Amino acid sequence: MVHRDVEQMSLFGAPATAGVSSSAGKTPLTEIQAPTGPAGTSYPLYASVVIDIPSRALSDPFAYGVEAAYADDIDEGSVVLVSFGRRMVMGYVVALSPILSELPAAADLDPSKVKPIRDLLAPSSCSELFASVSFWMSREYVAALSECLRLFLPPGGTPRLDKADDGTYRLKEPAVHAVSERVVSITPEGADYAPPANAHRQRQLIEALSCGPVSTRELNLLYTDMSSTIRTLSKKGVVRVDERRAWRGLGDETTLSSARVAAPKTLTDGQQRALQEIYSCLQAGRGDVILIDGVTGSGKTEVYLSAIERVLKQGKTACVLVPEISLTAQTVGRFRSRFGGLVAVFHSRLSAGERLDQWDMVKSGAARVVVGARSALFCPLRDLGLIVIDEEHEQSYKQGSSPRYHARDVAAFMAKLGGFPLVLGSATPSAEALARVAAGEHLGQRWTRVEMPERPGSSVLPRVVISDLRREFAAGSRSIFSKPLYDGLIRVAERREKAVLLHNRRGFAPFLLCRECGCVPTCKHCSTSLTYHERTHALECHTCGAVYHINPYPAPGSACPQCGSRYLAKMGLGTQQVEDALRQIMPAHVDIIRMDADSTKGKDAHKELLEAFDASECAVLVGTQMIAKGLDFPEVTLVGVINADYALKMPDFRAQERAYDLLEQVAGRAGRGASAGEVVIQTYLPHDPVIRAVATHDRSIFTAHDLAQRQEAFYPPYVRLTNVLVWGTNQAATKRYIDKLAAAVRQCFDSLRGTDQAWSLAGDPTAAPIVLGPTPCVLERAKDRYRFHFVVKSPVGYHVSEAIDGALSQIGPQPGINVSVDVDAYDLM
Ligand SMILES: Nc1ncnc2c1ncn2[C@@H]1O[C@H](COP(=O)(O)OP(=O)(O)OP(=O)(O)O)[C@@H](O)[C@H]1O
Ligand SMILES: [Zn+2]
Repeated sequence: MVHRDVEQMSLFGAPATAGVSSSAGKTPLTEIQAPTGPAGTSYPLYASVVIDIPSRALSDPFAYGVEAAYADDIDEGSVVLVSFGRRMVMGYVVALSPILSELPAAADLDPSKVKPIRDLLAPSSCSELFASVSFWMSREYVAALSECLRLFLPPGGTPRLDKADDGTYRLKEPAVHAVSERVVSITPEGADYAPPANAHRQRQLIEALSCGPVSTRELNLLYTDMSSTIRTLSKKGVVRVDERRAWRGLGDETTLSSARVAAPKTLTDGQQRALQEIYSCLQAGRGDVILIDGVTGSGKTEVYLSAIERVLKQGKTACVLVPEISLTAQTVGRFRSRFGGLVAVFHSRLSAGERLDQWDMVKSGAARVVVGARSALFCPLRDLGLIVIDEEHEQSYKQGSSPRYHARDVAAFMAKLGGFPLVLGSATPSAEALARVAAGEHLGQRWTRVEMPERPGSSVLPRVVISDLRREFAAGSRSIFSKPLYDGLIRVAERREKAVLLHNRRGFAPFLLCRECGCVPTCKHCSTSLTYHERTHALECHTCGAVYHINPYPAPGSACPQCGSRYLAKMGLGTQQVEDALRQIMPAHVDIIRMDADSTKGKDAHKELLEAFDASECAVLVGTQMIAKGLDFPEVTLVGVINADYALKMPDFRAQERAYDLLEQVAGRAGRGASAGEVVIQTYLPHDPVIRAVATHDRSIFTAHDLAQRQEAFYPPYVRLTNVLVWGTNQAATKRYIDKLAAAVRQCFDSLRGTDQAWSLAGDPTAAPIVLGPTPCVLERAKDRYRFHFVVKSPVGYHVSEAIDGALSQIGPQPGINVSVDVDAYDLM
């Protein structure tokens, strides 16, 4: 009972509990025909339908009949209209069968009592895996089934029902529409046409079309109004104009040189080994997970590209996930320069229209490679043959709202289901991935690792210098830049090279502090210390977004909100200040480019800043975490970290892992070309295992220390960790509710315990689940809501959903009180 893996589950992964079975005492899951309706109907086809009401209690599918009129058009994934209770509601078909009893949980239903589907609202537009994956996710992450299914729906918002005056229902028109464009091409007859000598415009047009059709929009843009020439030649029958669907979202062209790399002539040994492993999985049709553990700059992208080439040749498709932050023109450019128009892209900066078009490109089969952030997993790729997750360790693969899935785990499930490999790549793999490859398997799936310890060609990992800030301070230095960093920067300026300077602002944002009473202003609605934004002279709450205008000392109006003192001083250091300090020490020919949340607000700002850095002859790129990863600029010879310590000191069991990942990744931006690189890390903690590991490029110094700590304290990857958060406006009521809930969860675990021997080891979460808490959250109050949580630690592979779901339905919802369940939680604040 403790370990239940995927294989033991039915196709739908739904447990035979929680009302799914139609055994005595539980409601059979069908909509029973009203007594007045025609009785005894039987249908050529039956459908399992998930009702679109996001409540845990309504998670399981219901059986409906499909009348002959719809039988040909209905599909798994179709959106249908059904009656439910006294209402008409929308639902998603998740299974079809001519035999009612073969549908999930419909074994004991009486066919004559099944109600018909009332209308077919929209055809299926989902990937083949959508039903199985949704059922699995719903159970794995304690989320409503309809919420999981919605992930697979086309963009443009959740479909809504509209009731017309005549009483019929249809889906509300989405706000975004497809658009068409006009494309000009040379006709077969026009192939030999020679324009008259003086017809300059005609020659331009023929030349523009010589490589294939071009849209009128592009022609007009390139040659300022071609329309009359197009008309003339079209009348002569030399060119023709056709209307076709326009695919918005392809115009991500960039001048970045690194975005257009040709395939290398020879692959490194590591790259070849990685490809061998992937090819053998592809050939055998095994759903294995392959971790490419390759140092920064070892050429992981090239491995993905070659593997995808193979998959495309087999007539299959591929999905590549990259962290949102590195979905830059550079990454996208690399895939587009290899696979051209076969690539669709999904990221959060797309407009609604672009998103729709990219989706339809995939659905129509025009795109066969998808590059995107975590939600790209759910786009309608057919014949999926490979999933790649780059920078596997990144936290952005975990979704922060329900369903709180982790893309790595969903992808692993998909790979297993579809019998194709999942490739994970990282220079700093997560503790979870390392534990699984060490075990060789996870939940019955094979996990293997391929190491790529070297960079291609002559490039080597950079030399790392640890600059001890305690000594700098003792020697009287008060500058942001220690001696080694200062010297490095000056050298870069002299040699006309490039540098990257990381100013890690996580937990290090500027704030105001009252020098007299010591108070740090906090938000009125949250227990969050406010962050000071210099540009706007405002204190901002990063929890709720509230803004307070305030002037720090020595401005005339400055006053501490607590004691009224005017000595409200600015503390901490912003990226802006690092930029200013840099300008003071660098010669005028050095371009200084700052990249942070403020400077990248515009749609293309991020791309433009990187292009400027690329084009510059000698430059320093200074920025927050967003510059630390993925960037590939061979001219960068120096990387500096202003202060490494803030990352290390966060109150989180993953703080060390994240700090290591950040420092190793940013260090990896140096020396990727022919010239050697150097890294200077400024720190007050030179002996910390993380710092020592980065200094020597030896991960084991840090992992040995980190894993031992986690094992002792029962943290992932040794246990599963679920965070149950309850919040509400009334502190006492919220507290009462979470106490009841925690007690009920404990009770559910007790009753599941049965006679299993392993369970008697009380207090050891690697053997049986335990509940810790409830306690107030670190962030006690947010947006005027009081927050409490408890944590469930359970054995790896154990599903907490039965117990938690059971407890939730036992207690029932309470107005004004919200609950969220986060399985495999990352954020415990
Ligand atoms: N076999 C090869 N021969 C020569 N150059 C190569 C080869 N493979 C990759 N490269 C080049 O090496 C550089 C680094 O490759 P890439 O960006 O894929 O590394 P990476 O492993 O993804 O690094 P990171 O983890 O730091 O992002 C790129 O400029 C790439 O074009
Ligand atoms: Zn707030």
